[in-house]
Parts: sequence; structure tokens; C-alpha cells
Amino acid sequence: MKKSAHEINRARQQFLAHGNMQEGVVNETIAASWQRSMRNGVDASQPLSMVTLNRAELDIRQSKNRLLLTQSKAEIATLYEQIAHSYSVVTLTDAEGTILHSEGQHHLIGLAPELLSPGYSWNEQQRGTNAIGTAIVEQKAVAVQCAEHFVEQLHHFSCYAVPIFGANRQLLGTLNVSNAFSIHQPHTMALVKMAAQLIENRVFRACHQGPVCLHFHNNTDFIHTQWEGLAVFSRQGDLLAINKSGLNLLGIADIPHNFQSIFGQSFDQVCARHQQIITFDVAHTHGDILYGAMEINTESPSSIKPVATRQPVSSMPRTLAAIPDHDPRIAEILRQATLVMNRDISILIQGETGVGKELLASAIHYSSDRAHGPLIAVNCAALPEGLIEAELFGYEEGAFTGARQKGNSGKIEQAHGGTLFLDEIGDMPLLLQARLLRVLQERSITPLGSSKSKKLDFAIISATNQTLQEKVASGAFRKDLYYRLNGISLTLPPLRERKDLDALVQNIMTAEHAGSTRIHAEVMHLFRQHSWPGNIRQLHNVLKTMLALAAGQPLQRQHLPPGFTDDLKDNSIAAPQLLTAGSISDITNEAVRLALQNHEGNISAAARELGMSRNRLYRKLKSLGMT
Ligand SMILES: Nc1ncnc2c1ncn2[C@@H]1O[C@H](COP(=O)(O)OP(=O)(O)OP(=O)(O)O)[C@@H](O)[C@H]1O
Repeated sequence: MKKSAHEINRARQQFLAHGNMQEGVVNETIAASWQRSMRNGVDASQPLSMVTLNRAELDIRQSKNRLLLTQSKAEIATLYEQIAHSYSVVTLTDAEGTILHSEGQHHLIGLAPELLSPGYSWNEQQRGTNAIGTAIVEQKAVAVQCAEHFVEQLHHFSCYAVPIFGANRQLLGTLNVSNAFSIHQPHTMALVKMAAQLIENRVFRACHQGPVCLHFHNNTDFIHTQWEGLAVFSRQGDLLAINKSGLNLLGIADIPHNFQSIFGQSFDQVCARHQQIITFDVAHTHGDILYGAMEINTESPSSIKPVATRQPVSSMPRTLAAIPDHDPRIAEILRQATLVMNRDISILIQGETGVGKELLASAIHYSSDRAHGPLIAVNCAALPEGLIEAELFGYEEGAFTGARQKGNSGKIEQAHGGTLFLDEIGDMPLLLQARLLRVLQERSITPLGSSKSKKLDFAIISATNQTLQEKVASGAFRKDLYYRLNGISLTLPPLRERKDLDALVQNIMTAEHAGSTRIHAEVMHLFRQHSWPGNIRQLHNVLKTMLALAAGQPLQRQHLPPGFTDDLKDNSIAAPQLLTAGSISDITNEAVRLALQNHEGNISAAARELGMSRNRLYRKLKSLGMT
């Protein structure tokens, strides 16, 4: 049975004072870690050192762990949304316990923000028992709750860390959730484990993009989930790689190197049935039947899936004119974009994650004179470093041996006559920045292995959610390339600062074919109070979840994802009324009424909550006959 924080603290005090471990209070993992912490001379009563890596050191670490970072991004965002509340932070560390990325409002959990920010190390040797450091030592999932932490300063926090292993089963890092709850939350650990498993699978697929991949499990429902086994084969049926779950499912450590000897069936015949679920009666699983689905990559071996970024959902705004411009900052961005788009000026779009940078880039392209040409999107963060050069610049026949023998036009060449969109440009490796600069200056390209250059004509738009100027200052991004890309910089505001939430909600509801679904006024009120760390993407996800949970009924507070309201300052809401997503003016009227009610008629406070000026609110009240 789980012991109380008080009992654990007493056992810890006794251990610190006399070195003896009270039986049955903490589990073996924590007990062993306390012993190590003591041996390592960690001072349990002193606050932790605040020393973290400087910007340049962190840049180096992040670029060393680019694959892990890029393959984790989406899962971290989803995990954060699943547990979204102000008292949690999600962190991703490298194999030494140094934070590479964190998601959450660090300052709110009552710990110095530095301690959960990129650059801080949670190595057990220095910090004593903690989920990240201890998970790295133990190479397994570890939960450390309150007084189980060796250092007293951490006694108000609970942390859940799960190691992430690479394609060759080497430790890559950890995924961790820290929160300010003293009660053990088994579901938090389950969510972290699921996310870590998904990251491992993504890393595996990014490293092994062989032509044939078998997805398998002993339960058909688990195929294409994070628990599936993955085995990658060459076109001849030679095993190129297998993931950890695959090994476990097969039940043998020493895997044969050929499809037929593993699965007992002809590779070609199974490939021919790749649209069906195939049953395998495998010898070593002791009667356990395995089921598999073959994925055959019919594209040329060189086409790498992660290059292309997501295409905007078709019903989302496709042109600048279709983007709502009720927010003055957005209206100004749209005006500037319209003025520069056909003038050979490089556009750099900046803004936090999920603010709509990609959507804006695509709207610029489809509004420009090049709308009939291609829009080629390259996610600079989603490619293994060694492949970027070939993917961007292309290569001539004979430049490589093996799978890449035939030659391939690069993404830049494919953008000829259209627009090249370089997403996450801040992640472009330094070495390739010089080459890209040359291409942009000369508007011509020389593929790898070729001596002939080709003249090209394309518009360039890049986007980043990093502060490029800081990267320039730390030497991680070339100044000359920065100036070249930054003909004009358009910075999209975060959602919490936008004044057009109603219009955005309406847009998303329409895109989700739910334009006539009614939204409770209370929900809109809660939306206005939310800080939206994931911006419009998060708003979109929340609305999608609510639409699913409401199953055709009006969207109400109980349909909000769990944890959503924890972020809000004031949950006391007035009597609910129903509104239609389509009627922005109705929503605004209702919001005005609620805001005034919440602030007992105080115009300034109500205007602040509504994100409008006092004058505008006065005008609004006048038009409503409320003054
Ligand atoms: N004007 C808009 N109206 C409705 N939905 C929008 C709008 N802008 C963005 N979105 C929604 O927000 C999501 C995120 O947008 P987008 O991918 O363009 O953001 P981003 O800033 O490029 O994010 P990241 O930096 O993480 O790549 C989109 O999938 C879309 O659903």
C-alpha cells in the first residue's frame, strides 16, 4: 500500500540521520537511489544549484539530439494537452538527463522556472533521487513522489519519467511529467508511457525507412497502435531492423535475418497480400498467433516522408482573403503580406507553435501570382541531418550507390515556378545554411554529384517558432542567411493576445462541418479566460474533442477535455445560455453581458477580460442599448 508523505519523510529522515532503511515504506528503486544519492554526497537540505547550460551549449545539445527532438514534438504537445493544467510541466531530456525541451508554464508550479527549462540537468549524481535521473540509472519508468525525492526542496512535487530508447535500443533520453500534486496519479504515468512508446516508434521509422515494413501483434486490435511490433525488410525480404515490441512479441533474442525464417512464409506471397491482415503461426511464440499488416513503400526509395509538412485541412482558409481579419494585428499582417507577395521579397513568418504560420504561408502562395505553381513545403526539423542536403538540393544519377543510385530532383528544384516553404528554418544545420544562402542569392542550384547548375525561379517563405535573432547572436544561425530570409518579418500573435476568438471559433466549427452546432455561452467565456499555450492548434483540438463528446448536442462545459478548466482564474460563471457558433455578434453580446456581470459593472475590468478597449466596450454597450 502507498505510504503517506509524512511516513515517507520520516523514513527518509531516519535514513539521512542513521543510514538505515525502514522496511516497506519506499519501493526498491527509491531505496537504491537514496543509497546512491548518499554515496554521491548529494546534500539533501540544500536548494538545488541553478546553473544551466548557456544558449550556445544548449544549441549544440539540441542539435546532437535533433532526431529525438523532432520525433517527440507532436507527442509532447498531445501529452501536454491530455494533462493540460497549470501545475504540470512536460520535459524531454537527453540520455544524460539534460532538458532539451519543456512544455508548460514552469513558473506556476512553484519551482524556479530554470529547473524545468531547457539546459537544466537532472542527472541523479548531482540532484539525488528524481524521476528523470533515476529512470536513466535504472533504464525503466520511475515515479518519484514528494518526500521520495532526495532533496527536500522537491518535496511538493511528483514526477513521472519514462526512458526513450533508439532504433538500436540505445538510451536516447527520457520523457517526464512533473506536477505539484502530492497524490500518486497512475493515469499520468500511463499517459507518459504511451507517449514515450509513440516517440520510440517514430524514431524507429525515421531511422529505418526501408521499402517494406511489417506491423504486427498477437492481437489484431493492436496493429497500428504504439504497442505494435515493427519489422523493416529490404525488397528481397532481408530483415533490416526490428523494434523492441517486435522482439518481445517474437519472444527470441536472436532473430534470424530473413522474413521466411522468422515468419515461416514466403516474403513475395505475403507482400502480394499486403492489403489484408495476415496470420502467422510463429514457432518461438509457443502457440501464440501473430497477425500482421504489410506496408509497402511504392515511392522511390529516396522519397522521404517526413519532408512534406502537413497540408492544411481543405476547408481551412486557403487564401489571404479567407483568413479572418477581425484582430488588428492580423489585419495588418494580411495587408503587408498582400503588398509584398508578388515582389520577390523573402517572407519570414514568426510566432509561437500553433499560431497558424503554415496556414499563412500557404494562403500567401495561393493568393499570389504563383498560385498555379507548386507549393513545396520542407520541414527542416523533420529530416535526419545527413539527408537534408540530398533532399533539398537533389542529386545526379551515380552520386550515390545502392538505393539512391538513380538521381533525384531536390525540393528546391521542385519549387520552380512556385513557392518554397521552409518550415522550422531555425533547425537548419549550420553547415547547410551556407549552401542555402548561395542558392537563394543566385537562384540556381547544382545537384550533388553534378557540375552543371540549373536556373530556378521561386518565391521563398520561411517560418520558425524560435527567436532567430537569439540563434544569430549565439552563432547557431548565419547572420547573412537571416537577413536574406527576412525581407519582411510577419509575427503572428499568440491566441491569448488575439481579439478575434469568436471568428476563429466560427471558422474552425465551419471547417469541422459543425457551423450550426450551438456553443454554450459559458464555454465561450471559459475560452476567453484560457491561456492557450498550444494556440489555434490547441483550440482546434479542444473543439474537435468537444464535438466528439457532445455527439451532436450543443457544446457545454462538461464536454471540455479533462483538466481544461484547471488553468482558469475564475470558474464562477453566470447562468448558462445557448448560442450559435455562426452568430458572432450574439456571442459577443453574451460575452459582454457575462463580463459585466463578473466584474459587477466595472467597465475597465470587463473590457480587459474581453480583450477590447474601454471605448469599444462603451460603443458596444450603446449599440446594445445597455447604457
Ligand atoms: N486562421 C485560422 N483559422 C482557423 N484555424 C486555423 C487558423 N490558423 C491556424 N489554424 C489551425 O491551427 C492549426 C495550426 O496551424 P499551423 O500548422 O499553420 O501553425 P504553425 O504556427 O505552423 O504551427 P507549428 O509552429 O507548430 O508548425 C492548423 O491545423 C489549423 O487547424
